[in-house]
Amino acid sequence: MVYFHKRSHKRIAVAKRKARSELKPDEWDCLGYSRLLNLNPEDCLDNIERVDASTLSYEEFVERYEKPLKPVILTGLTNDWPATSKWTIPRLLKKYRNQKFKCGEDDEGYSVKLKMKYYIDYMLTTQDDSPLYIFDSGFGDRNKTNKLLDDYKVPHYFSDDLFRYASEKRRPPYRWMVIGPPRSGTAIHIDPLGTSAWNALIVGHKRWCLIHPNAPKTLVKPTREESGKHPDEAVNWFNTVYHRVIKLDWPEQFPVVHALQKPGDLMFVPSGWWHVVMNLDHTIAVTQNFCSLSNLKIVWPKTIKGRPKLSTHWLRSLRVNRPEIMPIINEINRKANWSIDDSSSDSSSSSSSSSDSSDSENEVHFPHNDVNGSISNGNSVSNGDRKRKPSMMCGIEEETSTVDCMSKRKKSPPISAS
Ligand SMILES: O=C(O)CCC(=O)C(=O)O
Ligand SMILES: [Fe+2]
Repeated sequence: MVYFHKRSHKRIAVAKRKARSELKPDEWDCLGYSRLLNLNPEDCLDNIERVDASTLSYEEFVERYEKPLKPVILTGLTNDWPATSKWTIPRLLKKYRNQKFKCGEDDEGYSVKLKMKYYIDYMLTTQDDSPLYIFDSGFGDRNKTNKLLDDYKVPHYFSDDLFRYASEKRRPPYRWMVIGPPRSGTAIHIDPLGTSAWNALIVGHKRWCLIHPNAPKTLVKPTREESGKHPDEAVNWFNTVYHRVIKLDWPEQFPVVHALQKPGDLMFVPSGWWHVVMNLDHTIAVTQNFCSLSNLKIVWPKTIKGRPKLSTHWLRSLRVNRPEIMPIINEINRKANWSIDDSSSDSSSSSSSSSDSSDSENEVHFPHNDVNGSISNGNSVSNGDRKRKPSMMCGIEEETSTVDCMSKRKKSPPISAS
C-alpha cells in the first residue's frame, strides 16, 4: 500500500498490531471482502419508521417512541449544524491533521490512537475486511479537538440527560466522534447501563439492524461455527446472523428493525435494543448516550449494580438538583430493598463542584439474602475507578451477563496510554 504521508505505513502497522493482536499482517484482508461484499445502499432492507422532526414535538417523541422503546429515524435535525459543512474528510484533515484519535484498544484495554492524517491515509485506501474505526469519546475533552463540540447541538428531544448531574469527570463516557471506511462498524451489542442513544450521520451511509431487547444473546450473536476470523465484527454479523434474522422462521416475538441511515438522518436507539452497524462508504457521525426521565427506571438499577460508587454520587446530586424525580428512584430502591447511605454530605450535590474522592465511604446496601448481594461490594464491580486499567472496567458497560458488554474498542473511558 502506498500512502501519502511517509510515516503512515509504520504508524498504521503499529496501530493494527495493537488493536487486533490476534491477526497477522496478511490476515487483515485475506477474506477479500473489499471485492466480495455488496455494499450497495439500494440493496439494504429498511422497515424503520422515519419522522420529519419539524412535525414532532418533544411530548410526541416521548409518547410515541421513547416510552414504548420504539426505534425511529428523525430527519431534518442536523440541517443547521456547522458539522454538515465542516465535517468533510478534507476539512477534518486540514484542521485536525496532527491530532490523535482513538481507533482501537489494545489487549490491556489502553487506547490505540492515530493522528488524523495517518488515519485518513488508511481510511481512503484500505482493503481490510474489517477496518480500524475511529470511535473516540475524548474529543470533547481535549484542548485541540474540543472545538468539534461547537459543530453540533444535542437535539431538544435528548437534552435532559440526567447523567449530567454526575460530574463531567465521573459520569460514564457519553459522546463519541465516529469515523470509518466501508466495512468498518460496530458489532452487535446493547448500549451500557440501560442508556438510550442517538446517532447523527453527517457523511455517508450506515446499515443498521436492531433487534428487540428480549431476544436472547445466543440467538443474536454468531455461533462458534459462524465466528470465523472476525467473531466480534459487524461484517461477520451481516455475513452470518443476518441471514438467520431475515428467514421466515425467525421468532416473531423478537421484532427486527432494518435501516439504511443516510446523511442527515438521526437514529434513535431505545434502551435495551440489540444493534449492529456497518458503514457502506466513508462515514462521519456523532453519537451520544443518555439517561432520560423515560429510561431512568432501567438505568438506575443498572447503575446501582454496575457502578455503585457513581450511583451514590449521582443520587446526591439528583436529590439537590432534581428533587422531583426522587420518588421514582425511591420507589425502585424500596421495591428492590436497596438502602443507599449517602449521608456524608459534601460539595458534590451540584454537578459543577463535585469532588472525586468523596464517595468512598458511601455504599449501596443490598440485603444479605438478595441475589445481588454478591455485587454489593463496590470494589468488586466498580468499573468507575479510572485509576485502574480500562480493560478492568469495560467502560460504562454492563458487567452482568444478562446485558451484553460491547466490543472492547467501544465505550471505554477516555484513558490513553500514549
Ligand atoms: O455508528 C456506529 O458504528 C454505531 C455506534 C453505536 O452503536 C454505539 O455507539 O453504541
Ligand atoms: Fe450502540
